Amino acid sequence: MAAGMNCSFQNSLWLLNPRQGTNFRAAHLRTRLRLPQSLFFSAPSPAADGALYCTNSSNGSAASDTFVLTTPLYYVNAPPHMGSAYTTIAADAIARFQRLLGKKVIFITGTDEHGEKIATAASAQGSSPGEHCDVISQAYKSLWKDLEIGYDKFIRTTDPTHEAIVKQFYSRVLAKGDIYKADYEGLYCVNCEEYKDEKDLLENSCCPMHLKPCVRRKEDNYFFALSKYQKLLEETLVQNPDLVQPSFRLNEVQSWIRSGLKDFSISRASVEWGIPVPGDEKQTIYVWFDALLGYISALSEEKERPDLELAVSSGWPASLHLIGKDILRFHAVYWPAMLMSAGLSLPKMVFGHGFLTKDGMKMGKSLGNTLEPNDLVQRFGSDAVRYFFLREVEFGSDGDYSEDRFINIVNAHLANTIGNLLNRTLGLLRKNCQSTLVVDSAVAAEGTSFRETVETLVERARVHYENLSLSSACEAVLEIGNAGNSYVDERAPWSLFKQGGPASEAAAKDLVVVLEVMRIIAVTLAPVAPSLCLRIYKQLGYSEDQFNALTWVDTKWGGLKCGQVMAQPKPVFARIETQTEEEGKAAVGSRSGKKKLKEAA
Ligand SMILES: Nc1ncnc2c1ncn2[C@@H]1O[C@H](COP(=O)(O)OP(=O)(O)OP(=O)(O)O)[C@@H](O)[C@H]1O
Ligand SMILES: [Zn+2]
Repeated sequence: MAAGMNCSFQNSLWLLNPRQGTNFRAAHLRTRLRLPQSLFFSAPSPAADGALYCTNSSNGSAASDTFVLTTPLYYVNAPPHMGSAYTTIAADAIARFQRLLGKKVIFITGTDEHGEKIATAASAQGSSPGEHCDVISQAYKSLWKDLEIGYDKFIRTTDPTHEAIVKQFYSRVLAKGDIYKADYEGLYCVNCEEYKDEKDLLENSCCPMHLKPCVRRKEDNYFFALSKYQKLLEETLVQNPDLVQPSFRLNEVQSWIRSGLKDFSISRASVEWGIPVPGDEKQTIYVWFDALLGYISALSEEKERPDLELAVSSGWPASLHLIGKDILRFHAVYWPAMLMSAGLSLPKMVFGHGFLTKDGMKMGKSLGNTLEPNDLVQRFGSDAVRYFFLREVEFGSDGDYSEDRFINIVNAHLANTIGNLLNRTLGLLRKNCQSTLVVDSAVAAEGTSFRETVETLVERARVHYENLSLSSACEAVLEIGNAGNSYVDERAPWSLFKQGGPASEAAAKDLVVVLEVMRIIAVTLAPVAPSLCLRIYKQLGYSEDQFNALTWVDTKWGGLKCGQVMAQPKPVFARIETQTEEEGKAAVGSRSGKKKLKEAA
């Protein structure tokens, strides 16, 4: 891992429970010396007080070559929108990058299907909650397919395996003495499925996120003793700042914790659509307590009996929970405390990204101000959608969508800088060299500093991917394309070919240099725009199997060899034509019509 990175998945923390009078020195020692965990750890008994809490694979079996990442389990109150797609696209890019690094990746996504809001949404549609969940969770799966999301596990919280694991987890926390029954009265936002503090609400007790009034509720509920974990959580975050990223979100979480943690209610007496509380069938488990456990139950193997320990041993702890900042409190406060209570390892990182906004407000299902991803994919193709959102919105910050900007970025970067460069180079190669490389790419770049320029940019892209700076990673790849364009413009091989003799030989070499650049772009951009990169790779004379077998090692200069035959040049990414351009063409008797983009197959 490169020096200067601001977050690392390899850091680990071994935190000895301070209530037992031990300290944190072991944590530092192990982290700094990278000692094997066996020297420091003995598996905690789940119910024993004073257990050892850690953010590494203690009672999980996630080896360092396994990377487990999750998206939120999306709430099926309505079909997916561009916000849900955004997190999932980012997760997919990270998963693809980790696979390129040679990691065994378990990429988990799914749907959160219990709770009051779902029952209400179903009855509004005139269907049963079960039918409603089937339809909506299928809509997620189908959008993920269109967006080329290569998840490994799709968990639905209505799966019987999940239900069994939630009950086992609940029983563990109960056995630990962390669940008790009490009366509760407070203001509840049904859209957040959360009791709110009055001080956090707007006028008329409106939820600031959903702009709807909260309702006063009084219930006899089961509570989780969150307050008991306040000190331990505070210390854990100090010891392991990677647990919550970006760092400004860590500050936010630390300030919530410092302001005092209250026990929270983990059951609902009034909600039927949920998992019954073990030992009290009149209540159901609070939807958040249930949903978070989906990250563990997703690890269960299909044919195995549902068992918390077995699931945990199949990959827990997660390397990365990718979420929007709206659900940070659940992931960075409630979830770690729940895991501590059950004696399970903490995830290594929770990354809370920003919002896609519309007129400054979070785009969301409850507000209904969403952008339709199916429409974008149909009109512009999955590569354009994936690339635009990852390139345009700095990962961690908010970003507003504009169609003009979308078209400008995608045309400039994918169609011009990358697509045109490939197309015109292949055209020249076809005309002058029968589409065959005349020299190894390693030889072609000898005597220039071009190779180093590209290698520096590749390394920059790698570091940015590792740091989850996805926009900067895209930028580094684009810089490689810019370098290729400058190279070809300076060398002007088309005019060298005209001169013949040694000039023509030099021009043939130049084409190899540029095509090697294209090959490297096809590897480095593959996490973000997989189909486009496959098309580039095929144009370079490789097969789909060869593309699928790529690793980050293939970013090394020198892959293209003398004698390799390129395919017929075909545009890999067609420009999106705007209304104005189309009208212009129509005026001169050419094609007319609406905006159009067809990716060349
Ligand atoms: N506008 C958005 N920008 C970025 N990510 C979003 C956005 N909306 C939803 N998400 C992603 O979906 C997660 C929330 O999932 P959920 O199913 O609750 O969707 P939602 O549209 O936010 O719902 P609601 O509007 O009912 O609160 C967020 O944490 C984030 O990962
Ligand atoms: Zn709300």
